[in-house]
Amino acid sequence: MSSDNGQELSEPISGSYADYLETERADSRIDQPRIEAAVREILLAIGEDPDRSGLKDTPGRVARAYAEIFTGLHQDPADLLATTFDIGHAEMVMVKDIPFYSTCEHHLVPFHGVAHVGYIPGPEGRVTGLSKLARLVDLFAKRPQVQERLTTQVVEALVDNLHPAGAIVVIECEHLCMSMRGVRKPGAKTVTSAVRGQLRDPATRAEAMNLILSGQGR
Ligand SMILES: Nc1nc2c(ncn2[C@@H]2O[C@H](COP(=O)(O)OP(=O)(O)OP(=O)(O)O)[C@@H](O)[C@H]2O)c(=O)[nH]1
Ligand SMILES: [Zn+2]
Repeated sequence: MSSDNGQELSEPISGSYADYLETERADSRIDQPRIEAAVREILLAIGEDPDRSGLKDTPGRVARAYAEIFTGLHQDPADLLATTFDIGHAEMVMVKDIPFYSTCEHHLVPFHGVAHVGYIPGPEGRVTGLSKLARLVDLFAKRPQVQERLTTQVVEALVDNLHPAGAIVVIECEHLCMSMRGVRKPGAKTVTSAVRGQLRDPATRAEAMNLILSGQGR
C-alpha cells in the first residue's frame, strides 16, 4: 500500500510492534489453573455437578476464554502505536463503526457495540495505520471495563502517542448486565464520548459527529 504522495505505508514488523503482536498471542501472564479452580467452585456453588460430562472440560474452556478476553491487561498502547508514518495529511482521519466486545467490571458479563475513533494529525504529521485504531479499541476493551474509562483510555492513548492536534472517541454499547438481568432493558444503548484538542472546537466537533452519523440512517 502506498499513499497519494507515493510513500510506502507498509508496516515493518520490528521493534516494539513485534512485542505487541507477541502479547496478542501470549496468555502466559494469566493464571489459567487458578481460573479453572475458581470456575469449578462457581459450578459447585450454583448446585451443578462439575464432573458431569457436559461440564468436565468447562473450567479449562473458561480459563482459555478469559485468557483471550483479558489479554489487553498485558498490552501497552505505546507498543501498538509505535509505527507511524509522515504522509503530510493534516485533516481529520476517522475510523468508524469498529465493532468490539468488552467485559463489564461490575458483573463480568459482556458489553458490546461500536467505537468511532478520529484524530487530526499534529504538526509532526504523525499518522498511524488504520488497523491500529481498531486494535487500540480492542487493547482497552479486553480488560474488565466500564464504558466511560474505555472511552477515555482510547482518546488518551492517541494523545500520548500520536501527539495529534485533536482526537475524538465515541462509543455506543449495549450492556448485557442491563439486558439479561437486573433492570432488563434489552436494546438500551449507552453513548459516551471523549474529545481532546482542536476537536473541542464546536465546528470541528460537529464535522466529526457528521462523519460518525453519516450513512447510519439517524
Ligand atoms: N457508569 C457505568 N455504569 C455501569 C457500566 N456497566 C455497568 N454499569 C452499572 O453499574 C451499576 C452497578 O450497580 P450496583 O447497584 O452496584 O449493582 P447491581 O445491584 O447489580 O445493580 P443493577 O444492575 O441495577 O441490578 C449498575 O447500575 C450498572 O448498570 C458502565 O460501563 N458504566
Ligand atoms: Zn454490568
